[in-house]
Amino acid sequence: MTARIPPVLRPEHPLARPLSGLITEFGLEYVGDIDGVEITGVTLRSTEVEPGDLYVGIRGLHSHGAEFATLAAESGAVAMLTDRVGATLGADSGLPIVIVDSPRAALGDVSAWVYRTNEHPPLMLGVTGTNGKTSVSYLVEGILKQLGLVTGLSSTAERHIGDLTVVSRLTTPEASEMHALLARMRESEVRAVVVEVSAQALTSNRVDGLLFDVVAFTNLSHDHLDDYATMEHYFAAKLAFFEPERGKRGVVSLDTPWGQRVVEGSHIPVTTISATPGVVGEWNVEILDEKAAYTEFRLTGPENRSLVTRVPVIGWHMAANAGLAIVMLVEAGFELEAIGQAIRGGIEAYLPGRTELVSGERGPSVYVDFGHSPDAFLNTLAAVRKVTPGKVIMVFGADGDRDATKRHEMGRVASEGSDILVITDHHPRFENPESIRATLVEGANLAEHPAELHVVSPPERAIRFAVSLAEEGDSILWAGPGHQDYRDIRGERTPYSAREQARDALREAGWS
Ligand SMILES: CC(=O)N[C@H]1[C@@H](OP(=O)(O)OP(=O)(O)OC[C@H]2O[C@@H](n3ccc(=O)[nH]c3=O)[C@H](O)[C@@H]2O)O[C@H](CO)[C@@H](O)[C@@H]1O[C@H](C)C(=O)N[C@@H](C)C(=O)N[C@H](CCC(=O)O)C(=O)O
Ligand SMILES: Nc1ncnc2c1ncn2[C@@H]1O[C@H](COP(=O)(O)OP(=O)(O)OP(=O)(O)O)[C@@H](O)[C@H]1O
Repeated sequence: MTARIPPVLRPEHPLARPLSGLITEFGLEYVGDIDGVEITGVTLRSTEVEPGDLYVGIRGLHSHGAEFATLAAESGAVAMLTDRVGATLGADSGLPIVIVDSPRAALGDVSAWVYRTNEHPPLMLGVTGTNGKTSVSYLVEGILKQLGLVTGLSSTAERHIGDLTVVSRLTTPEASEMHALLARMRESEVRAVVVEVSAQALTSNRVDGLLFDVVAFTNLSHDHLDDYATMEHYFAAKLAFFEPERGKRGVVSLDTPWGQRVVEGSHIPVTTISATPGVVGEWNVEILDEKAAYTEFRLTGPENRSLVTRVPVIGWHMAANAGLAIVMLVEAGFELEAIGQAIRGGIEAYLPGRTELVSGERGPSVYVDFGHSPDAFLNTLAAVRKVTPGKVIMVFGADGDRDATKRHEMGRVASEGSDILVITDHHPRFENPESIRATLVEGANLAEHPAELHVVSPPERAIRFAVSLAEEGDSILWAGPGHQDYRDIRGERTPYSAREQARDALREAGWS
């Protein structure tokens, strides 16, 4: 069985706009008959064309979208926007063709025009960084709800429109899908939208046509070096968020040294926040209490204004994320006192698969986490250790066909921070799972104080093995799968839930 590809949310009552208006607005070149052509949507996937769509033919890594122009026309596309090569490729489709130098670069502005998303936009808040984007986004959404607003969210895990939830495909959707989502949010009277913005999104124009009221940077650490040649290139991709055409003001965490580099390179006004002892920001987070059910902290800002609240997840890094979320809202114009009042009993947010406790009251604590970088492991292991009286057991595997250079360090950090380490598989994709495991073992062997090491495959056996070693008072951290509902094995998305596997393993071991 193959897992279903999640749908793209579009407006339910799209308004038609004349193609001639688009051409005049942007001064575009075209061939074919545009008389009377009306557009109601935009897509760059021929398989998802809806009648009335402007089909955008983009040159990709594998194909040129314009090759599918005839297919798009058969599905109801009324015109194509593409480059010169695409115009030749799609000439036989019968569609009028609008020609631009870079369809990807035009996609955001064109989609904003078609969906009218630049007219009276909601409050827009965006988060970038290596780790913590999803967590900060959910926390901002949670606080906004506690302040009484109707909210929208676009994250790696889910897209939310008020109470409507759909599973996400990419972390940040392509620009056409982003603007369609915003148009649908407007129909539901969403007042504030939080968007998780990946480096890839900034590099490939996915947030074009949007102007964020507040943009935020969480941290930067080793990841995605398959997409970016060096950490400097990866950093440059993130820094591009701090430009006046992307955001009005920024909030920067100083918890990694890259934060100071963002402050220095930013072309918009920024404020800073730190949760790291010894590093002082304009805003500072001080941990007051760490329990299995929550982390309590004080946030102090300029003129010693402060608030105390709780975030319902373990770890200093989650308090850092929550502090960042609050400061984003202060920068967006909310009074700190009003926020403090709304969250005085704690921030109400459910973070799917982010150090999520899936065990019950009896037996070992089992956390399922989405961490897949050395820095994420370091922080989650420290958080689990703080609330574990007994042994810390870690289960993890690494992504196939994704940045292989981080695998040794993942193995080393995992072995250093746990008492028992069970190396297993994650998404092998087209790689040999055995050789991924072997690299992780090499990394684990580099630890100065190595954990007891086991290699168990597949992951459903690994979690059962980990549970068999665990007793009351121990914790198991299963890092990698988080909220995901599939495993990618040779390109096939097989339905798979780590959270369910972990619960089943506990039940089978008698820990109901
Ligand atoms: C490297 C990358 O970003 N690739 C994206 C890119 O794919 P591509 O260049 O290979 O496209 P292609 O297959 O050559 O097709 C070219 C065009 O023809 C279209 N086409 C193609 C075939 C067809 O039958 N019909 C059709 O219309 C495609 O929709 C596309 O518009 O354009 C596709 C269409 O939008 C994206 O789905 C695809 O994202 C892939 C799936 C991906 O994995 N991206 C990752 C790297 C990514 O973006 N990740 C980030 C960060 C995650 C994190 O933080 O961990 C994210 O934001 O998700
Ligand atoms: N502020 C932080 N600093 C370091 N690690 C963090 C932080 N926040 C979360 N993490 C770790 O990173 C993992 C991923 O968190 P989250 O999903 O919020 O980040 P993300 O940036 O959205 O990740 P991705 O880019 O993979 O979608 C968490 O499960 C946790 O292990």
